[in-house]
Order: sequence, then structure tokens, then C-alpha cells
Amino acid sequence: MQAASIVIRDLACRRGDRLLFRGLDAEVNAGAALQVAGRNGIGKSSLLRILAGLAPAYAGSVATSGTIGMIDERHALDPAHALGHALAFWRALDGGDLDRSDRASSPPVLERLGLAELTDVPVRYLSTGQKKRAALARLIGQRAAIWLLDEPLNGLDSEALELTETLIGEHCAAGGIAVIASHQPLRLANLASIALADYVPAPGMDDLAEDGAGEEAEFLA
Ligand SMILES: Nc1ncnc2c1ncn2[C@@H]1O[C@H](COP(=O)(O)OP(=O)(O)OP(=O)(O)O)[C@@H](O)[C@H]1O
Repeated sequence: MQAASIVIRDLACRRGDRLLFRGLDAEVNAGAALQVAGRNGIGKSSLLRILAGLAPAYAGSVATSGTIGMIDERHALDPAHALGHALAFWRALDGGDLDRSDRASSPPVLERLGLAELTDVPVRYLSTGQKKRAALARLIGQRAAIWLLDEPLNGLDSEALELTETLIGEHCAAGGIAVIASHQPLRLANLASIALADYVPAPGMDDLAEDGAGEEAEFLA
């Protein structure tokens, strides 16, 4: 896996006419995980979208090294297709083989994720937790160095939750990076945490315009 890193400097994020956070600095290096925590609507997903390059920063900068894979509430698997077919679509783009294990000691990914028996089931019939696992299978197949995970534990039973933590841990142990927006406590080695509440501007301090920031900042949908 290529060396991965994320460097965030003095980052500010604006949504609509609201400055959500400002002055955010962070560095994540290969092998580490970063949890982004905070109340609903504080800007966790917005931060992940900036890191993914899907939305512009209002001010400051983000530098990433390494390919990026992201999971949010959109699983990006065609609901009309059987799971196996939907995953094969991504496999054709990403390369890799989910039926094969990277390590002699662990079973293939679909089996580990409890999906091996579900490959004939249309994606739209999968349960919430099964869709989450399927999205994780797609992400693993992508072999991206940086994982951006938006609430990856929501809707998972305790077994799937533990497995997700294990897979994130393995990804980091192999030199990857994971940035995880989550309200829930995470059991991961080498985990740092950002509380976005620490970067919310004080009332009346939500205008960076005089710094020349964000004039062109229009968010993608
Ligand atoms: N395209 C947009 N235009 C304007 N405001 C937006 C847009 N998208 C999101 N917002 C607002 O930005 C704020 C932050 O949203 P975001 O989804 O980043 O929060 P979050 O911390 O991930 O929340 P949650 O925990 O509920 O998922 C919210 O108030 C939201 O309504």
C-alpha cells in the first residue's frame, strides 16, 4: 500500500450561510485512525466530504497522500441487482478479488462479512446492517489507502460492530488510514480524536470574509 497521510491546516467549513467550524488542524499518518465526534449537524460529514475532495474548504487546506475510499449513507450498490452482481460491477473497476483472502489465516472478505450466502439476493432486499457490510466489502475491494467512514457503526449488531472495528484495525495495521465520523466509542489501536465542538466559532465570530476566505466556496450537492 502506498504511504498515506492527511494534513489539515487551519481548515474552515461553511455550509449555506453558516460557518460550521474553523481553525481545524490535524495530521494523520499511515497506520493511524482519527475519530471525528460531535453532535448532529455539527459538520462531521461535511469534514469528510472536504477530505474526499467532494466539497471545497472555505478556508485553510487539506493535503492527502494516498487513494481515498469513502462510505457514507449511500452504499453505491445498485438496488436492482443481486449483491454479487453489484459487487462485481465495482470489482471490474477496482480490480481485486473478494473471494480471495489476502492472508492465509483469514477467510475471504465476503465470508468474514457474513455476505457469502447473500450474493443472489437483490441489494434492495438487504437489511440495513447487511447493506453496511456490503458497502464495507466494496471499500475493501477498492484497496484505497485512506478510508473515510461516515457513521460506519450505525445499524450494526454487536458482532458486525466488532468485525467492522477489526477490519478498520487491520486496514490501519497494514499502513492505511481511517477517518471515522461517529458518535459511538471506537475500540481501535492508534486512535486520535477530534471534537468538532472545539472548532465551532463563537457567536458573532462566524465571518471569515475579511480574511479573504471562501469567496468561491460553493458546495457540491
Ligand atoms: N448543501 C448544503 N447547503 C447548506 N447547508 C447544508 C448543506 N449540507 C449540509 N448542510 C448543513 O450543514 C450542517 C452540517 O451537516 P453535516 O451533515 O456535515 O453534519 P453531521 O455532523 O455529519 O451531522 P449528523 O451527525 O446528523 O450526520 C447541517 O446543519 C446541515 O443542515
